[in-house]
Amino acid sequence: MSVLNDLAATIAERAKADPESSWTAKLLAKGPEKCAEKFGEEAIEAVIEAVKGDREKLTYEAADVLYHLLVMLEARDVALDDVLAELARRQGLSGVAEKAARPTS
Ligand SMILES: N=c1c2ncn([C@@H]3O[C@H](COP(=O)(O)OP(=O)(O)OP(=O)(O)O)[C@@H](O)[C@H]3O)c2ncn1[C@@H]1O[C@H](COP(=O)(O)O)[C@@H](O)[C@H]1O
Repeated sequence: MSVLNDLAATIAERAKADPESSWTAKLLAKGPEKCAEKFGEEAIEAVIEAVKGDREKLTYEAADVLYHLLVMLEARDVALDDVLAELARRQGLSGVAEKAARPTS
């Protein structure tokens, strides 16, 4: 299992835990909108470090982004394995074919 799979499993466990017992449980208890907002904040922090070019801080912020992405997916009951399967599917496609296969909104 990868670090990401392990982390997703821990986050899924925290979804059933007492909100007072962990940061993840507390964030999930606030609902999917709050989880999405937090992910957006962390993504912006990573963007800022990418623009500045600070590799050490970008690495730290990227870890925050991945953690908060997994929390947001958990909040909307989307499995990491489904996201990874979508990425794997795209490996066999050109960029143009991938764009054509996107779900319509
Ligand atoms: N990877 C992480 C991780 N990355 C970031 N964070 C937390 O995310 C929070 C985000 O930081 P902020 O400064 O934005 O948060 P804040 O200012 O405290 O919050 P706000 O009130 O401003 O929203 C911090 O409290 C971090 O501790 C994480 N918390 C947990 N994990 C992983 O999740 C596992 C379970 O953690 P618990 O839920 O704490 O048991 C841990 O073992 C880790 O592997």
